[in-house]
Amino acid sequence: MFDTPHRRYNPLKDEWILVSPQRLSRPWQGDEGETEEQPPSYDPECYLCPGNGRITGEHNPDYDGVFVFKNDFAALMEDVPVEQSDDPLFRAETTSGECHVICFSPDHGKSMPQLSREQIRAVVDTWCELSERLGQTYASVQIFENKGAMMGCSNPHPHGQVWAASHVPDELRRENDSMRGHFVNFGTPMLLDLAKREAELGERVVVQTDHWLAIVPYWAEWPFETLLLPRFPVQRMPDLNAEQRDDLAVALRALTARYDNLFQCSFPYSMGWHGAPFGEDDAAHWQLHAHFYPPLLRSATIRKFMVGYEMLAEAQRDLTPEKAADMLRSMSDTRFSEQNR
Ligand SMILES: O=C1CCN([C@@H]2O[C@H](COP(=O)(O)O)[C@@H](O)[C@H]2O)C(=O)N1
Repeated sequence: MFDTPHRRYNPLKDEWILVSPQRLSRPWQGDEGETEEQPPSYDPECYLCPGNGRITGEHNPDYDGVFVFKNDFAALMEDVPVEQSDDPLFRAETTSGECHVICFSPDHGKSMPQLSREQIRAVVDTWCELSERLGQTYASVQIFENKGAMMGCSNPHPHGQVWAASHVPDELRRENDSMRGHFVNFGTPMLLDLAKREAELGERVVVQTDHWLAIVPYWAEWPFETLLLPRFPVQRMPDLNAEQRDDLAVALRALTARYDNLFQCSFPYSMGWHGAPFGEDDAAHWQLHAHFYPPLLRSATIRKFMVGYEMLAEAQRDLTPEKAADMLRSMSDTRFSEQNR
């Protein structure tokens, strides 16, 4: 079949999956075992550190802020022939896109809660700039971060990624449809209503700032899953103004610090932003938001697995979202390693 990035359709679950057959050769620097608590601020073997060579032989500049480079093993490619198969059982279509890696700072050992608010603001600005630029060409711009070896992170140097694609991926499509349905029924954006109600209730709030609210959602699946919501109407990342971006840096630092303080470890997660697809004008039903999906359950080493009943029936949890929010809320919003400094 296709040997370039393409999508395959699963008629049983009404879901698509992206297949990137050419990605099998990417290097693996993820640490399988326990990572030491504080990695060094520079690692001569790291493919992401300033001045170091990457696997392709290309050298990183001696950067001192956020550094973005095009993924050498991209899961999506720009010039892909338009092809599709309409076989009712073996549907497929090609898709094009771009993948970039975002190194948060030159420091190999400092994750988000250890960065200054100014450094986190620089990451937020990079997210906004990349969204704006890639959104002029692609329908979806997925900003995300895989943190920790437990989340398959192949390199411990704190970094995120952005994968822009000509299609609207399944998760975005589902949320788009749900939010549009809510807007048709109630005339308001679902997640703006949610932010108002949750701020009034308080029981699932983890972090609250002037413009942002982090909650453990009522319907959370992962034990300490959180949803980061704007408390104002906004559809896409580039729409954020300077004050909202500064406040977002405050909220991100507080949320990730509480996560690390929970089990006194660098708390693994996959996080990412969802914004209105680009090229669509009617986005009034949309609210930009971020999902944090952390796997840990009871300690720095005990994780939840979505297996068995979760795979065959539906997600199941023992710890209630309200209890999880209460545990996170009772943590300091300054990381344990930054206290008493
Ligand atoms: O020299 C390199 C090393 C890693 N990478 C890329 O960096 C990315 C690291 O992100 P993850 O740790 O989330 O896998 C990964 O997608 C990998 O393809 C390069 O592009 N060049």
